[in-house]
Amino acid sequence: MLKIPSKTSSVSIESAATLSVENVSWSSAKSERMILSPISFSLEPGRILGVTGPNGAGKSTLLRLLYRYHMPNTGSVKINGVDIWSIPAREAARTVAAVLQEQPTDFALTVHEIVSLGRIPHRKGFSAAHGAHDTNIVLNTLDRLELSHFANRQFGTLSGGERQRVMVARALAQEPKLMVLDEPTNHLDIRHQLEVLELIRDLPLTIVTSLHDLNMATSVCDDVLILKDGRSLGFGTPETVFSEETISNAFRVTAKRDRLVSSNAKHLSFNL
Ligand SMILES: Nc1ncnc2c1ncn2[C@@H]1O[C@H](COP(=O)(O)OP(=O)(O)OP(=O)(O)O)[C@@H](O)[C@H]1O
Repeated sequence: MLKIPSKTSSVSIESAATLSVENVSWSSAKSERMILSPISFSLEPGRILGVTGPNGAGKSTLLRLLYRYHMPNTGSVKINGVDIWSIPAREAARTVAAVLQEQPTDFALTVHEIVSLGRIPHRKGFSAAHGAHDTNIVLNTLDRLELSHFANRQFGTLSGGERQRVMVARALAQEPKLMVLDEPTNHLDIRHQLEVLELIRDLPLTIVTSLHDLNMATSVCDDVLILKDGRSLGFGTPETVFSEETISNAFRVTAKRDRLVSSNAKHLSFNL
């Protein structure tokens, strides 16, 4: 069983936001098929939502609607009560940051340069220059994520886990109120998975992350959402949503919820 320390009560959630997803649906202009059927849920500031479901269920599509990549066909995504499509793109980029599976292809950029990209939405006009305030935020973010010693390393020379940390740092330097992560533990070994999840757990932000590992989602997330065929099968705490019946139905497996002998923690196992 993965042991992720619980969120410390000292974490400040002043910078976190309320997320309200109201009746949001999406289909591609080129296809008749509804990829995400109308869905509604809300998250209190500082909560972590894990979005789960089988391949093709609509997880990435939902995340794309949250970070304003797709415009919903119906409904709205509101952050602190403000529709993200009612504000300019630059303002939206100061509100929501995304950590995606695709990483920068410019491997020659240094870690410092990549994290500095997070400050772009905060620049005035077309100025390319960083002010002292931006520089401080970048340096503090590098320090906070224990990346200072990598500041001048080229991104392409880092390991997968280190790169993932840099991408989280870039998103943090953006000073968002909501952070969206698409499968942040993909391709990472167990140690780096734990490191990234612990990092997410400690961020003083409202977070939405897609995760394939349901036991990990139970350890890290305050709330979970299960999607199947673009529809919600349940939203709420892992305890209430991750029933054997719901998991078995969502993933077409036989799911069993046991308790681990060592820690007495609940643990899901699966059979075909
Ligand atoms: N722009 C698009 N045009 C047409 N179909 C799309 C588009 N984006 C997604 N889809 C389809 O919508 C469905 C949901 O895709 P999505 O990427 O959201 O699933 P997912 O749950 O993230 O899957 P996975 O776990 O495999 O990453 C898939 O069938 C996909 O092929």
